[in-house]
Amino acid sequence: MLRNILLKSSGNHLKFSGRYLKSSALLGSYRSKVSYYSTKIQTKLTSENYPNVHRDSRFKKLTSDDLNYFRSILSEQEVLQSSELEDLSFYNEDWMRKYKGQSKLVLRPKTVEKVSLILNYCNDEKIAVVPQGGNTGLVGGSVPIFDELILSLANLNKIRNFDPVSGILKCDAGVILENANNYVMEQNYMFPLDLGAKGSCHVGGVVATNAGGLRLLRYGSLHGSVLGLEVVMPNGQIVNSMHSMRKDNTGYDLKQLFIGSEGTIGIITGVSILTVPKPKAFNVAYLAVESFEGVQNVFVRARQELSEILSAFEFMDSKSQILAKSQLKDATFPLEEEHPFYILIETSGSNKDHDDSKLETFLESVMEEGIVTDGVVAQDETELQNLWKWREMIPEASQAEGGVYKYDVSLPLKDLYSLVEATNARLSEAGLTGDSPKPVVGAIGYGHVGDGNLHLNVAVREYNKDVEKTLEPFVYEFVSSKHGSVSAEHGLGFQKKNYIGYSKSPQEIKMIKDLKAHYDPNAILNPYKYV
Ligand SMILES: O=C(O)CC[C@@H](O)C(=O)O
Ligand SMILES: [Zn+2]
Repeated sequence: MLRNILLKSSGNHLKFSGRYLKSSALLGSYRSKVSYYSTKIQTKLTSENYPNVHRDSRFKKLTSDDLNYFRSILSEQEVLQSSELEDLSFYNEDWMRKYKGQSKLVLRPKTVEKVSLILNYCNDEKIAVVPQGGNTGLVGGSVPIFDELILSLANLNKIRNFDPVSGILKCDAGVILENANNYVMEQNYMFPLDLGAKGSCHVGGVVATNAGGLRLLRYGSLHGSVLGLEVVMPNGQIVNSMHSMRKDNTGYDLKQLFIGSEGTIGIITGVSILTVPKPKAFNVAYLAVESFEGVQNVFVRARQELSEILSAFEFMDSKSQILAKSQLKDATFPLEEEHPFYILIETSGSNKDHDDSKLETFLESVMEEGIVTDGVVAQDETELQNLWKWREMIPEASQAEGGVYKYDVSLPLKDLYSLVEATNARLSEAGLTGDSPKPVVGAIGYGHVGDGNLHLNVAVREYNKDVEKTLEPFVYEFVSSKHGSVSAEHGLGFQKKNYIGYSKSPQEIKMIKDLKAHYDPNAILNPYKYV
């Protein structure tokens, strides 16, 4: 087995300190379910936190007539209404507990026709609507800002069809990503997207936000794998575009308008997606490197030497792993010592011996050359999952002290980590970092090196305006100066609504606004967000 070969080598000239991991150590995680009440603070109302944003008086306040209408077309289970905000906090607050709306009404229709009736009515009555999937978004895009009606897709949760020859899955938007994946896995296929929130997020939600996830490096973005969509437009019109063709060169590719649109011009109710053959063999290696330059070197080598079997290449800095450790309390750290940077490499393919041998040759060479200084390779499925948890636990761990400011950016690889260093320097110059009562715990960096995507997380003890002003627009200016993107995969939502100009030209922004005005003339869909 791969590990034994490597351990044998360590007796000669390769240092390889990894040991078996305790599988029982890692319980309940972000991956399997959103741990909703995990942070220590009470979320403030967004309207109080951001007093410059005002409720749009064109939108109607709900009346008893409106409620009667919704109750006339929906069953009791499809309507959640309360005058007590706390009753609906699951829908009003985001996962980071940074944004909190004041909606008194959540509708959870069970059919597409009901979605259509709701939107048609809201459009006529000028009632603002926030579409909501699993509410795992990280930019405040899936929660109301004021009293918008929340339209949850949670009850639209059926698999519609799966073709085992082409691997094309058609399902409702509200199917939980993990359920969709389990379903196709049983038929020897795999969902082309995987991400930490898979146990809670919805297929429609990941498409609406064009989520990237952990395997984009291998399978590309949803702009490529989604083949068709069913969308309900703001006026209630149902657009059936659930195609299942890989090639369709007949004019505008309309579905692309909705992929990543964040629910601003239509609500996705159905998704047709090309799944990929389920790999027969997976390997995960967790490696230590001493510099970010080393991370880049290993990446170049991994692409060349692991080529077609490389399915993920993630990096984590040392602080991110210290934070993860604080959550994975009983877990044994994969390596014996701490290092400045860590890399998680996943390979997947159809022949275990072939993949093992490729990975082994690769690891031997990068270790012999001293680019990688330590590492461990998972020996079974449990170890593999456990190694992944050191990466997947970071988002949850980074907010455990009270809150987190998240920046999800694309940068040229050579500049990727310099943003984390610059941010730490800036926060400390501003006197904001240190032990309590200083608000900032620290800025950490991790992410999808293979996609040029950095996750800069600034862990804080409380959401704090001084910290926010120190970070914004500083982070966006930095990214723009390197010609990067201010949102690599999380979207713009509410958080980045004022910063789109750092990544899109005035002409592009105008075209976005024109499209919005054309398809949603009353602007009822997901208002106060980026358009
Ligand atoms: O929480 C974050 O900043 C990143 C979340 C997600 O995109 C990930 O890659 O784990
Ligand atoms: Zn990510």
